[in-house]
Amino acid sequence: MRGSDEMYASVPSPVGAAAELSWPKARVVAVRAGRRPLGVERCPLTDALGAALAEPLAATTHVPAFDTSAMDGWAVAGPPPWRLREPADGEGLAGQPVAEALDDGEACRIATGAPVPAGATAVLRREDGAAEPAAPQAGTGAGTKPGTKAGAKPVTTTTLRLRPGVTAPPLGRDIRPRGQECRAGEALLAAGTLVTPAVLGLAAAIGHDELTVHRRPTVELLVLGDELLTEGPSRDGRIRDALGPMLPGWLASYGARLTGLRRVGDDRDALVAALRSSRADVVVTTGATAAGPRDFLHPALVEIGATLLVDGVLVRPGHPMLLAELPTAELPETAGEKRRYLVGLPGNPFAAAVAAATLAEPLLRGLGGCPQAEPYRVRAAAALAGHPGHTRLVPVTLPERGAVPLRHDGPAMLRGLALAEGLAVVPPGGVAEGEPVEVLDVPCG
Ligand SMILES: Nc1nc2c(c(=O)[nH]1)N[C@H]1C(S)=C(S)[C@@H](COP(=O)(O)OP(=O)(O)OC[C@H]3O[C@@H](n4cnc5c(N)ncnc54)[C@H](O)[C@@H]3O)O[C@H]1N2
Ligand code: MOO
Repeated sequence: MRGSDEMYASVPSPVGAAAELSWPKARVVAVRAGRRPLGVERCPLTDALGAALAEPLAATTHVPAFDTSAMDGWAVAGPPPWRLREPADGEGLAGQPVAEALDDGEACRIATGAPVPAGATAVLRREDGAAEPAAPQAGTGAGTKPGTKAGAKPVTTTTLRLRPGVTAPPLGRDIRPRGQECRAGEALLAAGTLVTPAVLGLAAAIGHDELTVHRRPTVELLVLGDELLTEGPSRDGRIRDALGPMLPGWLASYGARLTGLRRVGDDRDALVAALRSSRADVVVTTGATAAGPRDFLHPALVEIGATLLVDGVLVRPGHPMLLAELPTAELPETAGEKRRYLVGLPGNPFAAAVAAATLAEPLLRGLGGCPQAEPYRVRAAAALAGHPGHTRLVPVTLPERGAVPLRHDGPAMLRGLALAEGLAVVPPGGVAEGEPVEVLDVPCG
């Protein structure tokens, strides 16, 4: 059984490949490993969600594409009152071709989103005007000018007036002019921008059916451990797998495309076979990072000829985390550029989260062509205790007064993390109340 100082335990590197790195250095190694994006592809809009744009996103059309009514009411030309034109079929409705031009002193009905006819100087909102049919005139039908020929431009003597107390709309009122938001050819988003649902909406609005994006790194998640249950409460010495449900969302938020989740028992040969058979750009494993009797990750990596880039990090929790470059000989020639990695996350769930934020995030962002997350600093609302020689990652909430540490932040706990808005990066020695501290985002999508 581990004592209360389990967070500060130290494990020598089991294969002695590399000394444990400081937390900032480990991040730099992960950023460097991912510094060249994997490739570029063109795909339909819906497949682009979560990828990064590989080229600036330019408008294919002006937006709006035509002068558009912003309100339901009437398009009017010149000062009031106006002669109200009888609408032709569908005239003035959204989705209809633009209505015939207005002469000065004329008005026609118009709906929100409908094209504004030439000659219109403003849109008068429905609630601001009143149409008054003229008195019937002998032999002509109600309100129709004498002498109107069948098939000629419909002319009416119905008058549109402002309601009492309403002033005449100034020039351009409630008309969204063509090109107000952007002009055809204008670049609206820079290469590297993450394709979010809003970006998909914008891309469609500016006329795109497909996007050119960086290929998202494929990730296979290997959840290791005989003791793990996939349903019900922990029992009989076995515990419920918390990382299978948690990590896919985290990895997706880093830009990964999860291609599979495999469960592998505490068996070295099975792990070697799983690593050899995976075709993912990045394999993420959970557990088996330490030097326990059934922790087979290091020996398996040695057996398949992997190169350890990070083998332990001076951070609490999560220090046995590792990053390795995998051999690529078994990939088909068609696989494109051959580069594969493995991120080994410790089995303790909060330790695994810290390791994901430390190594998986920068690696996956880089491989997927996403810019690295900008570090940001927040004042510590309370003192953040530090380890004498290692960095600590502490779950925090971020109210206006600053970063507030959460309880239940032990390596095996998720209670603090589930409430966290960020992970404070507490350097060795700690952070005094009121001092700035770097904060990493906690994925919430
Ligand atoms: N003698 C020492 N033992 C350990 C040390 C040490 O310094 N000396 N370090 C401890 C630290 S720190 C960590 S972190 C863990 C790392 O362990 P492993 O990565 O080898 O993971 P396991 O041994 O497989 O599991 C550890 C722990 O986590 C539970 N676990 C595993 N997978 C899951 C999962 N998917 N969901 C929920 N919980 C999981 C597992 O049952 C164990 O309780 O090593 C310490 N040991
Ligand atoms: O303290 Mo361990 O590194 O649980 O992560």
